[in-house]
Amino acid sequence: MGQAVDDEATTETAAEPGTASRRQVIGRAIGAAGVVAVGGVGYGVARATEPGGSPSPPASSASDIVPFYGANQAGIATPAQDRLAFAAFDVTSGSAQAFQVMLGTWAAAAAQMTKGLPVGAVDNNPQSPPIDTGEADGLSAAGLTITVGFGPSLFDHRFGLAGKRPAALADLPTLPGDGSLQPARSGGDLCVQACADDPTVAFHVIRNFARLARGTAVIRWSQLGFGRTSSTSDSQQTERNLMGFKDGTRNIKAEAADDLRDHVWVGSETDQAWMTGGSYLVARRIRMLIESWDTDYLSDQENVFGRFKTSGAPLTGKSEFDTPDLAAKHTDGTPVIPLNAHIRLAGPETNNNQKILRRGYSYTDGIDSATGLLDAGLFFLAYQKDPRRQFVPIQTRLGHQDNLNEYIRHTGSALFAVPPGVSAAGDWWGKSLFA
Ligand SMILES: C=CC1=C(C)c2cc3[nH]c(cc4nc(cc5[nH]c(cc1n2)c(C)c5CCC(=O)O)C(CCC(=O)O)=C4C)c(C)c3C=C
Ligand SMILES: [Fe+2]
Repeated sequence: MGQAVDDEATTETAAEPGTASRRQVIGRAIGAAGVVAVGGVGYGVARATEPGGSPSPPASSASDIVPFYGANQAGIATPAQDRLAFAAFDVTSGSAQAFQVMLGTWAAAAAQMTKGLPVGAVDNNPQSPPIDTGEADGLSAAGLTITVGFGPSLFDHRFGLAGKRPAALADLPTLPGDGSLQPARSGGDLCVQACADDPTVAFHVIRNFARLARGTAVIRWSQLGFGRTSSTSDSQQTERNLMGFKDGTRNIKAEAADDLRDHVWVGSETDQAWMTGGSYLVARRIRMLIESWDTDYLSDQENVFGRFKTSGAPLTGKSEFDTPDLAAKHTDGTPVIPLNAHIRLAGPETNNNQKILRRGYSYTDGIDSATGLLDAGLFFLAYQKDPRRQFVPIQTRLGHQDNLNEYIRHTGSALFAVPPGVSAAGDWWGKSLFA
């Protein structure tokens, strides 16, 4: 990360004579929070040259930077990066204004970090803590995207948002296979998904957001991920999950504009206009019973998914991208792709043509101290237009019938409404919710 630049604020809320506008109140509070307002109205940050040295040179080139501002949030249709740092937050302050200050501060910080810049000075005052924690100083932006969502619990009485809750943000029902869900790894008022090609750059976001949120919100649970298990662009080769299978072959890809329109981005059909251009994120922490999987015969592993392990081809094909033939039968009349195979049950042919955009990562959190077995698996992330028509029916089918169930346990679950993108400096996620 190199020297910080200033972000210019662009909007101003009209105020009664003699009173501070909401914008001014929020701007001042952001200054007090430690992110220095520049020019009276900005959310930008300035960095003094360190006494005995000079700031680290900018490390980012244009190809490392994914634009933060835009109609949709980055980190959804953006080609999946290699690393994930994810956190769910609970808002602890009862003040709607404090909550907006936090979101405004986060947005200003996000604009900096996604350019490979610190959120504030690392080294300008020996008598106070540095504003940026510093671990990403000198690193490039590494393709960083920061994606923020709102959980169902945010739309209660606290901030007057009950009437703004979209119908699609209904709490997920109890689904088959939910018996191992842990409340401490589930839910949350907010989520932050930070993806980058450098683990330090991704973690830096969660750490600094938690710091900037102090007094307003706290982390409820978090998850680190590695080895993206879903390619989300035709330009990417398909990676493998921890079961050794290529994962993401038939995913929605960034180049498929029709699929994004039909299955991912919320359109004019929404009951809440503030969600137009947004999406819904389902997060599931799915532990794999790896030791048990590793004793399973190859042919059985392939029948679990309905694909060959090495090539990733469907059992009815030769190459990875061959279309599965669900009608194909062996000479004895049994289906080549078993009736309970994962791809048969999860695919659009079985689910009323519904698709989801998967953006999951492998995780490992050491061992389960009760058993000594690895606690590792898939942190499943999926974006969609309406979970009631996409994730819920698909997971209901999988939870009842999937051959994979013998080898997995869902241990965490959360749902978030991911609003459209932040338009420019001075905007933040869901700002119109409070208009
Ligand atoms: C509710 C949705 C899904 C959950 C939960 C889920 C868990 C899960 N999946 C794998 C591995 C693979 N999944 C594959 C395909 C696939 N999975 C889902 C949905 C869920 N998966 C869909 C919609 C699809 C696409 C189906 C199709 O159209 O054919 C594959 C095959 C390769 C691919 O197309 O991506 C693998 C492998 C694991 C390990 C897992 C839980 C741990
Ligand atoms: Fe799957």
